[in-house]
Amino acid sequence: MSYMEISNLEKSFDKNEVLKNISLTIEQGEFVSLLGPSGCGKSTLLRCLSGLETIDGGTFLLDGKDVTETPAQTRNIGMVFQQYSLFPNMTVWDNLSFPLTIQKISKSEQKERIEEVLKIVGLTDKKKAYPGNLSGGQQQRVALARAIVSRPKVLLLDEPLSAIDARLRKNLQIEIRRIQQELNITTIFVTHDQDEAMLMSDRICLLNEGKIEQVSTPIELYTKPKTRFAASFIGHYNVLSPDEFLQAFHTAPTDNKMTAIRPETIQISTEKPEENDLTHTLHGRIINNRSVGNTLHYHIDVNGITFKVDTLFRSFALYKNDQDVWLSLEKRNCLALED
Ligand SMILES: Nc1ncnc2c1ncn2[C@@H]1O[C@H](COP(=O)(O)OP(=O)(O)OP(=O)(O)O)[C@@H](O)[C@H]1O
Repeated sequence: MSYMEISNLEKSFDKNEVLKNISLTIEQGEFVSLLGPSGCGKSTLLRCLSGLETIDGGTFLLDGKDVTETPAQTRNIGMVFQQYSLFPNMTVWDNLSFPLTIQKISKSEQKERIEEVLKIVGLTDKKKAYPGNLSGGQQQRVALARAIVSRPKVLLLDEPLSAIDARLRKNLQIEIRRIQQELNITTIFVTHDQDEAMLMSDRICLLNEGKIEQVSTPIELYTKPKTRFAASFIGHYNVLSPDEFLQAFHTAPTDNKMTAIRPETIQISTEKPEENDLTHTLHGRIINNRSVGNTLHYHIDVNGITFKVDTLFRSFALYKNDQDVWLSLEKRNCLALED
């Protein structure tokens, strides 16, 4: 049995079915991200797990115990939100002691635990500060400390970094992951930023319109997307219907399924490449190109189908608009999708 077992979870707001038959298992100490576009149900799923939201169907087992009906206060789950939601009129120390006092933890144990978590989040010298005198990143670290000081079974983080500027955000991503691993605390992290999910997670649960599309390690999700949505959302794959594949390649795709091709697995050349059984060779014309950082993104027309092709930007644009080019790609990089 897994540490967290979520089975057939359903949630609607009036007629709006927000979560549809969600089943997911998570092991102790795992860091799982809920990733997906705005409105797909990430926060609602997190709130249902925390007990802040009721559910319409399904069960949730935590550490072998059915907590589906357990009220939020007694689920022993820590939560951090996008807004730090610290008490502004209390010092950092008092913000941390507050949940422990409610749990009737002795003053001496409180002291020990608070000093320990302040050390973990690197804010020992800020214990007497008020939240208003701390930076956004520091306030979010206090919020994290407050969530872990009660030693919860699970930590739920709802876009905790979205209000934090880009540079600090990178540091906090690494910090949160370090703290999570140090404490070996089972964590579910909501984000709509795929790079953040890729960097931090053991596994990513990709959601779309209230349904799970795929649950995989970051590498697997990137290299082996299972559905059209996963291929388009992660890595900006070329996704071709069987008819489009036939039009571009003059041959039918594997099992007549949708095909996904990663833009950087296609090579461009001006000379026709040598053909062999393991590769596809296509003739095309450059539609446009644009450079972003160290990557050149091309759109290339092949028999009326537009391919996205990415190459490393080596100081100048190699291919001009309207230029005839050859494309080659290994057949094993044409991935058959489930739907
Ligand atoms: N309390 C509520 N009452 C009514 N509808 C709600 C409520 N909370 C969420 N919803 C609806 O549920 C759907 C999913 O919302 P949710 O906030 O879970 O999405 P999300 O994936 O977290 O989006 P975002 O990334 O924008 O935060 C949306 O259509 C939203 O309008």
